[in-house]
Amino acid sequence: MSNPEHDQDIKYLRDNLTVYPNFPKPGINFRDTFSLFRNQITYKKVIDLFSDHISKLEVDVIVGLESRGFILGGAICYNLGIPFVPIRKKGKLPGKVIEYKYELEYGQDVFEIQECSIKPNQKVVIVDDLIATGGSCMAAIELLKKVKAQIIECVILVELSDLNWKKNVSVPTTSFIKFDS
Ligand SMILES: O=P(O)(O)OC[C@H]1O[C@H](OP(=O)(O)OP(=O)(O)O)[C@H](O)[C@@H]1O
Ligand SMILES: Nc1ncnc2[nH]cnc12
Repeated sequence: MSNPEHDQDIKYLRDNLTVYPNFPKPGINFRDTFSLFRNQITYKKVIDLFSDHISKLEVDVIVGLESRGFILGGAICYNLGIPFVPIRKKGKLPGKVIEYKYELEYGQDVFEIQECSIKPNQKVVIVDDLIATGGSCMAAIELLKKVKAQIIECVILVELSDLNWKKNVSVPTTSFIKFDS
């Protein structure tokens, strides 16, 4: 059900998100979510939107994707009193890790998760700032399947609706702000 207060906040956030044409490559319109995080009013609106949505789900752990998923995940976990687990770019996490290579709008990368960070059957929500091709979320989903997590949902601030991410993402996904690329 649509919440009129949320609808107003979402419009405000959409109107205040800065776009940088031709970054990091010609032809890419880079939607810079840091422009919302560096302002205390918009950052609070973002964290409240996520926290309100996730508080209605049954969730044990929030998994944030490097790097902007960390800025969201930490604050949401603090609000809801649940643990945070990172998925990081290759070579940053110590101990036993599992890796998955993926493609995104402007290149490719490798994600890793620590094997010990999730217990079998834990209910997890993935959070990130933006979904474009869905490559990052798909990689996170594959890693979480390998550690036997129960993936409840991906919750994303901005979706680029025309990039066909739905074909890559096999779990329910909620996004708040919609743009075309
Ligand atoms: O849906 P996709 O095509 O996978 O693209 C989305 C991902 O791209 C950006 O991160 P990026 O990999 O640039 O990393 P950063 O947050 O570390 O800068 C964004 O923050 C998402 O994580
Ligand atoms: N257009 C875009 N803006 C910001 N982050 C992105 N990640 C992938 N595509 C992006």
